[in-house]
This record gives sequence, C-alpha cells and structure tokens, in this order.
Amino acid sequence: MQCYQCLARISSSLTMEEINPSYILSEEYRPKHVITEGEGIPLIDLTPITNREMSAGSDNKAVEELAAKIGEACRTWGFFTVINHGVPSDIRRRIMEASRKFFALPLEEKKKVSREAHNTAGFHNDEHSKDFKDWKEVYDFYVNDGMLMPASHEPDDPEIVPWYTPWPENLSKFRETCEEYGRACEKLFFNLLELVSLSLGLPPKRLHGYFENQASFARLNYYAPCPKPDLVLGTGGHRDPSALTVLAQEDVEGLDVLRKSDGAWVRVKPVPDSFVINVGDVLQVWSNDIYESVEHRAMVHAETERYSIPIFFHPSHDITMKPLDELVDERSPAKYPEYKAGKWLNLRMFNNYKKHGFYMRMTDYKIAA
Ligand SMILES: O=C(O)CCC(=O)C(=O)O
Ligand SMILES: [Fe+2]
Repeated sequence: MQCYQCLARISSSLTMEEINPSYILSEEYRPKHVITEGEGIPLIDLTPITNREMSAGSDNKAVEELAAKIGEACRTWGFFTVINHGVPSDIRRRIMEASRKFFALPLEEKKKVSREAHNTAGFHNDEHSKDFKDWKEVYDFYVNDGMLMPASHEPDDPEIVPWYTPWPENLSKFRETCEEYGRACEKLFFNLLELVSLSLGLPPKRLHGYFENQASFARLNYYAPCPKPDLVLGTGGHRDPSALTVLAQEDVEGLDVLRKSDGAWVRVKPVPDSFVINVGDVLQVWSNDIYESVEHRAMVHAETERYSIPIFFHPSHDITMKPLDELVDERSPAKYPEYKAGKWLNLRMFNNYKKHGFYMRMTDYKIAA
C-alpha cells in the first residue's frame, strides 16, 4: 500500500533539514506554556437539533436548552466541541483521505493549482500570522464555487468578480469529495446558526438570509513534522474572519485556544468524530461583542504530521456587517461601523500573506467609546 504520509513528507515544501529563518518566531509567540489539563472547552451534544430533523415532532424545550448552552460557550470561550452533529463519518473520513493524497503529490503538481493574486483558493505555503511564516501547506476551496466577491478591499471600488477554485486534475474524486463535504458541513452550520440566533434572543432563522450567496471557504491544512517544533507554529495566533468556523481534526492534537478568563493557552483535546466550533469576526460584530472572535493557533510536532480541515462560514459579499439592530440601544450603542462583508474578507485574505508589521483584528475597527 502507498504511504501518503511518507510521500507528503518527501514532496513537502517544509523540509526536515533546515528551517528558513522566516518561520522562527520571536520569543513571545513561541508555543510554550500550554495548559493541557484542567478546564477545557465545552463539549456539547447536538442531538436535540439533529434528531429534530430526523423525526417529525420537534422538541422546542430541548432545542432552547441547547441554545442556552451554545450561548454560554460562545460567551465564555468563543470555542466549543460538538458531537452528534449529523455530519456522516464516512464523508469526513473520505475528505481526510483526499487531503492526504493531495499533499502527497509532488510539489510541482501542487503548485499547478496555486492561489493567484486575485483569487484566494488553491494551494499555498506562504501564509504569515503575526509576521512569521506558518509551518504548513494549505489548499483552500470555496463551498459555493464561483461566488461573487469584490475585486479589491478598497471601499470605493465597485468591481465584483466571481472567485473560482483551481481543482487538481489528476486526483480522482477529489473535487466531488470536497464538494460533498462542504454540503454536509453546511447543514451543521445552519443548525448552529439557528442555535446562535436563539441564544441571542432572536428568531431562529434571523441570520440565514445573510448566507444566500455565501463566501465560505474550506481549508485543508497539512502540518509536516518539524525539527524545531518549539520555535515555530503551524498556524500562528489569529482570529478567524468568519461568522462561525467548523473544524475537523483527527486524534493528533495541536489546536490551542486563548482562554478568555485568564489569557492562558489551553490545548483542545481531540474527541473522536467531533467538530470544534468557534466564533469569528462577523459574529463578534453582529452580536456587538456579546460573543468574541477568540485567538487560537496550531502547534506542530517533531515526528508526527497533522491534518486539520476548518470551514470558514462567511456571509454573502454584499451584506452590510454591523451590530444587529435588535442588540443595539441607547445603553449598548453599536460598537462597530458598517462594513461590507466581502470587503472585510478580501482585506483579511490578502493581508495574511505579507509581512507588514501589524496584525489585523476586528477589535481595532471599533468605534471609539
Ligand atoms: O489546525 C488547526 O487546528 C487550526 C487551524 C486554524 O485555526 C485555521 O486554519 O484558521
Ligand atoms: Fe483559525
């Protein structure tokens, strides 16, 4: 049998022999001091909402209780793990396999589907978090391929263009598997969105319309083994630009979350067949800071590779991102100015690939109090 892991190691742009200095983090960002025991992110069973879909009758009380748990998790952690989420384990297994096969391709093959200057999907290995290069290779694809996006982040530029995923030609079933996975996770996402809406005291479908032409994208992350795992990060500390992110990881741990209560880094324990969910920038704005997009990062290992797959659920490009009217009043005025969702995504997507001396956060766009 072919060992995709071995091929990925050989063909990766991340070599075991030397570490390019651009990967080496300054002292303050190095992945030390992680709390692996003690209180972890909440584990939430979604049975009341996934069962509701399967059975004719709906149990509103159970769904409301579930929404309250989600609300508490969003408020205190901005992160939680879900089980009984309704995404078939078979499609999840198949996309992990597809990811292994993709990263095992020779580097020249992967580069044939490289991301381009005006289209962010495809293969890349040059993302920077906080000005340091991430020790990872990535392949991004759009959940709603060919969706419209602003051509630039400039507020006065009206040009709108379709964004397409460059699909590898010689990987059997790769595209079909990615698309099927996107659709399966979309169902989970809309259930979560409903629970989030309820948790904010809003009608269950209050936010659904914002995703009609969603600009969501999925990311296959490959973290090769690294000779100096203490000096680099696979994905440096960052906040996601999405409304919500749905992340699949396997049993190789690596995701760290900054705990809001005390600022400690806490390692997320992998739970078999679960998804890790987190609040992103868009939900931070909609909720007017009731929920916050929390900093997280992924570390790498000396011997073991790690694969993860987040999907960043992002609204349609043309919706105006602003605190929801229902959550704003004289006592809690809007904390953010209006911003087009597509312009925000465009700004974030293109800024992550440069070393530019600052770290973009939604919080920096707040209206001065
Ligand atoms: O690999 C992980 O566990 C986290 C990845 C992540 O946060 C991201 O790709 O935005
Ligand atoms: Fe992330």
